[in-house]
Amino acid sequence: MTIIDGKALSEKILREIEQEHSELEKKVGRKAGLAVIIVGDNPASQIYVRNKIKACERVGFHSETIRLDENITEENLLSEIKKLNNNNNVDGILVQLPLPEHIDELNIINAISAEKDVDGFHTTNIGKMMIGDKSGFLPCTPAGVIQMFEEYNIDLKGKDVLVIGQSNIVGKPMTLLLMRKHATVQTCNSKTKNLSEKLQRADVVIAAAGYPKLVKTTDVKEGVVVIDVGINRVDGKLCGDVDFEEVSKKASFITPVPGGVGPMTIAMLIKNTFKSYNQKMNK
Ligand SMILES: Nc1nc(=O)c2c([nH]1)NC[C@@H]1CN(c3ccc(C(=O)N[C@@H](CCC(=O)O)C(=O)O)cc3)C=[N+]21
Repeated sequence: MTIIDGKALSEKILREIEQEHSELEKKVGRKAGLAVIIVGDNPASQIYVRNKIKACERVGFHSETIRLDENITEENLLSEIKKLNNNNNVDGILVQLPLPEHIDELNIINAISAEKDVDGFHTTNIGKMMIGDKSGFLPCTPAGVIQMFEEYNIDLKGKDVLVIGQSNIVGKPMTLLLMRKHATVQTCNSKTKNLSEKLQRADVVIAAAGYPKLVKTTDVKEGVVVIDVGINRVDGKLCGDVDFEEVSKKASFITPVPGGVGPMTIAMLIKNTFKSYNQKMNK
């Protein structure tokens, strides 16, 4: 059994980008820049945003955090985005989700210039992903999972993959990226029947349901590859959607929480920001 070390792999990716960036920066005369907008004071969001800014510092990028009040109007939030769209020191813009109820998320995401949408959530980038146009940005979490498969030489061709969850930011794009790898993908949601049977047949399981210990030993077959995208806080402790203790006994590969998919998500954000910076330089 191999524990997929997302932390180490993300470090490796960040080191490479740091190198390339420091060379480019000398030529270009400015750093790559990421702007993060955070609305309200959701404690989990605060942690994730802090980790993203830390990663920027780690690779020598410029970063700015724009903290806005929970009660901000959609109009005022849109005008903040417009400013960043026009700011030449900003290559990537990220609006931390979820947003408060009174704000239309899709409207906000699509107000970000597609060329700066390093989350890969903009309609244009989703379309590019769908047809395989490489000029777009891939959503960070699914892209990070694919990177893990590649690094550990896990071949997906012809494999039965079960994706649990169909969110716009994980489950749906994950399914598409797996299709590109010629996997046979089944995507489940809360209405799915006989989940346990489906799990027993899967060669690869990607758990992104947001439900602690949803995947148990009794559900999986010997040698299964398990990717845990869940991040749940139970009694103040961080845990995934997989019962790691037990499932790791049967798995051939498994990701831990923390230290698995989370750090990879951040590495892909940095990678996308660097891609945007490069694309702007080449224009
Ligand atoms: N516009 C937007 N883009 C996002 O990419 C986005 C978002 N909104 N909203 C929320 C989710 C969640 N997400 C995580 C990022 C890093 C860790 C991470 O660093 N996890 C660490 C542990 C962090 C901890 O201590 O909680 C780990 O798994 O090792 C987790 C989750 C990005 N998201």
